Amino acid sequence: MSAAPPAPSSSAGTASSVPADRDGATTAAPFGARLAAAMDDHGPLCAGIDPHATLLASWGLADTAAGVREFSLRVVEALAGHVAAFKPQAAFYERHGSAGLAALEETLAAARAAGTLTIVDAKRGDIGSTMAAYADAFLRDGSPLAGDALTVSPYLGFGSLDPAVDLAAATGRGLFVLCLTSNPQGREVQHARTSAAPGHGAEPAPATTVAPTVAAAVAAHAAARNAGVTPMGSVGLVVGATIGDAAAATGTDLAAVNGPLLAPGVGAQGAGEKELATTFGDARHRVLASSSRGILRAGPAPEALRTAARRAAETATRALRG
Ligand SMILES: O=c1ccn([C@@H]2O[C@H](COP(=O)(O)O)[C@@H](O)[C@H]2O)c(=O)[nH]1
Repeated sequence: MSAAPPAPSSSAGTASSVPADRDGATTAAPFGARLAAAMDDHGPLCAGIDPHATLLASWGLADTAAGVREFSLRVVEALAGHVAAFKPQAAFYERHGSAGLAALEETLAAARAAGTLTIVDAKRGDIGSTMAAYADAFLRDGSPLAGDALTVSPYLGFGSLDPAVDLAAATGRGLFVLCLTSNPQGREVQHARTSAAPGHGAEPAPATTVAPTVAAAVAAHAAARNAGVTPMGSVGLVVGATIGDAAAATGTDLAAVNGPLLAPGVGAQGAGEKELATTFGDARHRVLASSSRGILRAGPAPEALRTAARRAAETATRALRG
């Protein structure tokens, strides 16, 4: 396994990490501020690192941990400094066992060394005591699997994520909580109504009140965590670029979240400029569009990867920053 890095990446932007404190723990500027700076510097695009077996083959690499490692390091080398963040998808590393996890660690270390933020897309979620262990793995200073942010699942109850929310805040890292995912199957859960009263209380709704949807409740919890933070908080949401009018349909107030919105679905899943421009309304300035296969299929030539990323970033900028 690669050597454990001490602290989150500093983006090439203005908000950056600061030196170790007296206890040897390293403190960093909050993730929300670091991501805002990176988006200002490089545009609102995240490049996904998804070493699919088919992509490995088309890049002339073996479907092994060594192939995954080589693929990932080439992506980091080609695109570091050209995108706001990388999002390695943990599943493609986990399928190769411990050697695959070592490749993920090396990928995170390489991105950190290059000064580009990382979002580990592992979608973790469990009861609080186990969530604390996931938080320790992905959000603790010195953990080799720690990036700058982690995707998490709120479907065991938002409060079950507290250990991750707390450790992320303490270490200057961020979270992206699943809210309205890019796949059509997500609706059956995310558009359903909760048993809680509107807002983020846990009390049962009075019989006369329409309870919020699951998506709206998740967004309200995130908004409560981000309240008053500038330029934005560090508890973000995953909101697919493919969801159409689902935010309005579910009563999900994305503009009130005051945190970053990670928007997968750009490129291979069909979302483009029009979808990005129409889906996020007043929240669009906080959207980080994410594309994996749409960029990676252009490889392996570094210049071709950069061209694909630049085009995707220009599209996202026109849609979200216009
Ligand atoms: O709602 C979601 C949440 C996560 N993802 C992940 O993003 C990438 C998308 O890859 P593409 O190749 O750009 O389609 C992948 O890692 C998913 O697991 C998502 O698509 N939707």
